[in-house]
Amino acid sequence: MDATSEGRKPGVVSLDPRGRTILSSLPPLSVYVHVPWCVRKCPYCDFNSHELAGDIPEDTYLDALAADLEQALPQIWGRQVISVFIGGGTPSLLSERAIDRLLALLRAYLNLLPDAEITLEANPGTLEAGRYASYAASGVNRISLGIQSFDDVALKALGRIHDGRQARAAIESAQTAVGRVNLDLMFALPGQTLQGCMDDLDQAMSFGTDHLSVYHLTLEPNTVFAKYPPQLPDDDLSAAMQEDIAGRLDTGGWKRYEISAYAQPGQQCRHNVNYWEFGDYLGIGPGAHGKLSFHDRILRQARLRNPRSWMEKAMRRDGSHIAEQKEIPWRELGFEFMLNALRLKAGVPRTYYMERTGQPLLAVAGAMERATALGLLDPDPVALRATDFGWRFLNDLLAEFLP
Ligand SMILES: C[S@@+](CC[C@H](N)C(=O)[O-])C[C@H]1O[C@@H](n2cnc3c(N)ncnc32)[C@H](O)[C@@H]1O
Ligand SMILES: C[S@@+](CC[C@H](N)C(=O)[O-])C[C@H]1O[C@@H](n2cnc3c(N)ncnc32)[C@H](O)[C@@H]1O
Ligand code: SF4
Repeated sequence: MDATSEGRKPGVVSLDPRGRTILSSLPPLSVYVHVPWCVRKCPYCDFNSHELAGDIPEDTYLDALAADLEQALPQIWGRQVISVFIGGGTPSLLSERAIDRLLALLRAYLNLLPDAEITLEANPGTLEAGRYASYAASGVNRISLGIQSFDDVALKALGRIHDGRQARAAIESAQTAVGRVNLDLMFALPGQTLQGCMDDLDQAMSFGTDHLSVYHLTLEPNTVFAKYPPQLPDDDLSAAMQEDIAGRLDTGGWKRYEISAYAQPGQQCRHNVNYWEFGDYLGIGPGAHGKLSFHDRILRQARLRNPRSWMEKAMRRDGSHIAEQKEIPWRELGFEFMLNALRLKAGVPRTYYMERTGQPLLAVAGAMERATALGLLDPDPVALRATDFGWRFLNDLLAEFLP
């Protein structure tokens, strides 16, 4: 059975002898690979990224990824993989040879769909044009570029290593070499005006890429920006930016399908959509997290965050590179499902709830009734979807589903 048909198969839920429900089919599976190094740590970033001291130990790293993947295989035996996302950190710091070895490894071990989406994240200023063609030859068919802004002053304030000219050059070479390109932008930047924000967006749109991710810059705990906050646009200005961004992108043909994601028709990121549809994903590499379903339970996993410790432990092949693995408690499944699914503008088919949590929708009937009465949840009998109002006040909507 292929993963796509697995995902669509109507879920029959039955009670097991211990009185718990079981999943009759497993959802589509994606694979995430983490590359934890960056040239310089950005002051706003709380992802698992570490400034490089010297060269990347590529061969050791690839050996450790292979060991991590090999140990995870029994958990995904026989399943097809619909997408791979190589994220970071800065994966484009890896040489062409290392990416080629990584993709060969993934193909050798995994049952990859022939048209699997394979995304690689790249930072402008970390590679010359030639590398994109080589990544594409190795099998990468989508590039996600961390542009953030085209404005040199804003880029400096964000501590980025690239300037606007390098951002434009990177987009052009990525587009020449690889079919699908996403640009990551951020708004509500230090000192940014509404005009500056829209100028950035216009430049981003002018390349005609099929996907744009536009994130509201947030002050994350334990970052330099949290400790020394820069002067940021106030809430009213940020809200005006968000509204104008969505409006202008819609006019240009990029439909907003998730809080921060905009795509041309049919160009949604399959990998991220699978996360939001409560699909499964295996995460390998330091700090990578995963969600894996079995017929009688759903697990969350997290790998050790420190790259050296993760490498060392993965090579021991005794499971000690896994920092945490736990079953999602039955009473939290409803909230976890909604936390993901309601981010999607179109929501998800109501049948997914039973198929992917193993619980009848009746288990959250009370919360759904309250949310519908408040005008936050759409009463659509086919889709589970927030109303426009509920989408704007997503936290209020989700609060109804808290265990
Ligand atoms: C983890 S980064 C990896 C991509 C790549 N290293 C880069 O920075 O260009 C993925 C994206 O998350 C977004 N991001 C990171 N920190 C953020 C923050 N504090 N607020 C909003 N977006 C953030 C940025 O747009 C970034 O491109
Ligand atoms: C913020 S998103 C940006 C995606 C991009 N906008 C796109 O459409 O392709 C990607 C980042 O999320 C993080 N990430 C995604 N999946 C992950 C996982 N399973 N484990 C750990 N980090 C993950 C990584 O830091 C990665 O750089
Ligand atoms: S380059 Fe990307 S991953 Fe690295 S520190 Fe900056 S935002 Fe974080």
